Amino acid sequence: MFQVKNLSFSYGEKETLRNLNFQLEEGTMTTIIGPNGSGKTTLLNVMTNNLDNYSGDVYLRNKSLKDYSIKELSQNLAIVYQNVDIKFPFTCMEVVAMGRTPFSSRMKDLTKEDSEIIYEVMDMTDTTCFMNKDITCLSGGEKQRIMLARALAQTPKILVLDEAFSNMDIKYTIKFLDLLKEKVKNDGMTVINIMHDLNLTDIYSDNILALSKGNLVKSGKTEDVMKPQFIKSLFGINTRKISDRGLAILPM
Ligand SMILES: Nc1ncnc2c1ncn2[C@@H]1O[C@H](COP(=O)(O)OP(=O)(O)OP(=O)(O)O)[C@@H](O)[C@H]1O
Repeated sequence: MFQVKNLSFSYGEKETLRNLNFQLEEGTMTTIIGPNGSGKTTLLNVMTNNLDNYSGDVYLRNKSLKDYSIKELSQNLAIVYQNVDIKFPFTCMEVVAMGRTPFSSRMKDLTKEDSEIIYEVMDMTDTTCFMNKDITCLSGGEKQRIMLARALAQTPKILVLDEAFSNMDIKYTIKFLDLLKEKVKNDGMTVINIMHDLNLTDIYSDNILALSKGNLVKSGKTEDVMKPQFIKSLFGINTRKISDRGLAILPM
């Protein structure tokens, strides 16, 4: 689905991504891990066409990302960021309805199908209760639920999450990781996720991309990457496998 070849990117003088090569298969959940400042968000910004002055090639379904129009890309791919930057007092339903924009023509009302999708994703994300509320009045975790609902309203084939659960409580984090896992398995959705929680990463990811100082230091199946020795080399922390399901992070 995604093919990244010899990708390098610099902010001015500073090289932030260095000769990255990898590919991602359709219908998988991949988590990008790495210390602060290692280049995770920069990589997602390249893969979503938010940064285009890179060297190397990024292909989505064998077509260069640079050849996608904004509309075509947003019909395929939805993004949820950590920070919700909406200052205008839209109602939550209006925000979720924005997810249907790539499929409508300008000035056209929502179709019956659009409305059905909006109600469905608001139900899925437990946000129906906020429908008529001003989004600027919601808490951080509640806003993130609305943004996830908006992304799901886009019915994306690819969902990109940049610490999208960072303000959510553990109940919602697990609820949504389970929901995404189901969508990957049943609908063939491709999920690309940045998450700092290594326990959840270990449990929910099919594949891992591990970045350090702009280099892709390891990539592959979760069980091959998430080994205590490698985690020690990446973060300098001790971990222990406690069972088939998950790593335990132990303070030194
Ligand atoms: N707009 C920018 N201009 C200049 N440098 C930037 C810019 N954005 C990020 N950087 C730098 O690029 C490097 C990688 O940043 P990036 O946000 O990709 O890291 P990250 O792995 O996502 O970090 P974190 O885990 O802290 O979110 C950092 O050193 C950062 O200071």
